[in-house]
Amino acid sequence: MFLLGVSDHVMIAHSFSDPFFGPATRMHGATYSVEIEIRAKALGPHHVVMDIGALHASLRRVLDTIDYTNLDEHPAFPGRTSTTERVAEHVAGLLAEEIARLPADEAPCSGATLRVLVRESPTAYAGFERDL
Ligand SMILES: Nc1nc2c(c(=O)[nH]1)N=C([C@H](O)[C@H](O)COP(=O)(O)OP(=O)(O)OP(=O)(O)O)CN2
Repeated sequence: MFLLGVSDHVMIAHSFSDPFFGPATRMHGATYSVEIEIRAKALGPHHVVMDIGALHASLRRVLDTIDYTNLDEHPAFPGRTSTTERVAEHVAGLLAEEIARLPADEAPCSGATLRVLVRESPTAYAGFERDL
């Protein structure tokens, strides 16, 4: 299995409606480090999973949609539900759409998978995996 990964970060504000989260029901900010990885069983015609720069640019385009925003107001997280897990799921969905738009010779091979890890602190992360 071949692996290709890039990372970036994003700054957001949010709060949770669920009392489960205690003090985090109050508005707070977070800087998420976002790491993505594509796993592919075969390389493309250029002997890569896909171009690193193209993957980095795709991730940046996705993160731009939430960077410096209040996730409480984002339709992807109704009812103030922007847990790190949900953020990872959301980023993975948008990235899959970005990658699906690539020309065939620039896209990962058929059957490739995507993993998104969102680190909310140096000691904690959540993630989401899906097929591409
Ligand atoms: N599985 C998840 N658990 C928690 C998330 C999350 O997104 N996914 N988020 C938070 C808070 O937003 C924040 O990141 C941490 O808040 P805090 O109150 O400090 O929670 P901790 O569990 O880390 O600390 P305790 O003091 O032990 O409650 C919380 N959990």
